[in-house]
Parts: sequence; structure tokens; C-alpha cells
Amino acid sequence: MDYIEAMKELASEVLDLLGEGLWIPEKQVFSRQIKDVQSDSVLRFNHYAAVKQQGPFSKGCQEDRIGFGEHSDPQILTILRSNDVGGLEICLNDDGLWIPVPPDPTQFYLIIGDALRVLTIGRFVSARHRVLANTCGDSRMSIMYFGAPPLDATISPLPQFVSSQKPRLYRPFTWGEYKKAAYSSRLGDCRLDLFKPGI
Ligand SMILES: O=C(O)CCC(=O)C(=O)O
Ligand SMILES: [Fe+2]
Repeated sequence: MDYIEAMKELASEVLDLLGEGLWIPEKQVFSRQIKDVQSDSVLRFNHYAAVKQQGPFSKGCQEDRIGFGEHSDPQILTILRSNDVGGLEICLNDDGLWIPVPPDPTQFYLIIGDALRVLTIGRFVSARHRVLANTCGDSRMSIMYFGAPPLDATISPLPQFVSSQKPRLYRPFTWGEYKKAAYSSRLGDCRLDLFKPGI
């Protein structure tokens, strides 16, 4: 419980700084969503067991396995902590270039979620990421805090970001609707596409 409260505080501070960086007059516009008592934020523990070598002809360490398939996190902001076992990778561009993220148990890692991407019309982008488990080394463990709005909160770009050059890309939807879409689609699907106008 203390950990969740501490993560909520940390996420709120980071979101306030992001709001400030975007010159948003009401700088708590993002953090108040996750501070709301009805916030749908969750904590998840992940454990990726090291994959055992398959036999005399296996390729050993080269034989990487997907531990968590590629996806973007649907919420506003994720705070990740892990042990010192690697495996996390982020996709830097549309060409599918995967970059390993070095593990550091003394650090928190931040991942922008789809909801923040929509609220800021892409000024912050929800990076796709995945986890590989491989045949050498120990098990990776991570604790994920997903900061989310209340289920009935509307996810729609802040008016000051909308312009003729930057029109809204999706119809307004509630976090509850988006969460339902996320859980009823495949992990790697781009769920935001479901909310494009006319679909
Ligand atoms: O375990 C990790 O390092 C990342 C897991 C993840 O991306 C997730 O739980 O959404
Ligand atoms: Fe994730």
C-alpha cells in the first residue's frame, strides 16, 4: 500500500512537470486524474523465468524468447522498477528498431501511456516496448505502477493543443471504453485506431 501511494506521488510530480513543460496553465490537469479517489491505477508484478537450454543442438543465448509481447501501455503513465536482469526493449521508430534498456534496480523507469498521448495530441508518445527472456542468466522481475484516470473520465485532447495543423485524431472516449477495447483486443494491436472518426 505504501509503495502504491509513493508511486502515485511520484507519478503526480512527474505529470505536473510535464504539464509545466507544456505551458499548461492548470498544471495539475494530468495528475488530478490519478490522484482522484476513483482512479483506476493498478500495480502489477511480472516474473520472467529464464528459459532453459533446449538440448545439445540449441543455440543457447542467441535463442531469445518473447517474455512479454510488444505493446504500448494504455494508461497515462507507467513507473517501472526491476531487478538487475535485462530483457526490456523499446521500439524507437516505425522501422521496428528495438533498443535494449539496461536494467538498474536503483532507478525508476517512466513509460508514457496511450491516454497521455491522446491528451497531448502526440506531444508525448506512448513507446512500444516488449520483454525478451533468454536462455542464459537469471529471471527478470519487475513491478509496474500504471497510473490511470477514473473509468468515467473522458480522454480527449486538451483544447489548447487542438489546431487546424494539429486536429484531434480520435473521437472522445472514456477511460472505461478504452480499457475495455484494450482488454478485448490482442496485446500488440494499436487500439487507438478503433477510436478514429468513422470507425
Ligand atoms: O517487465 C517489464 O520490464 C515490462 C512489462 C510491461 O511492459 C508491462 O507490464 O506492461
Ligand atoms: Fe508495458
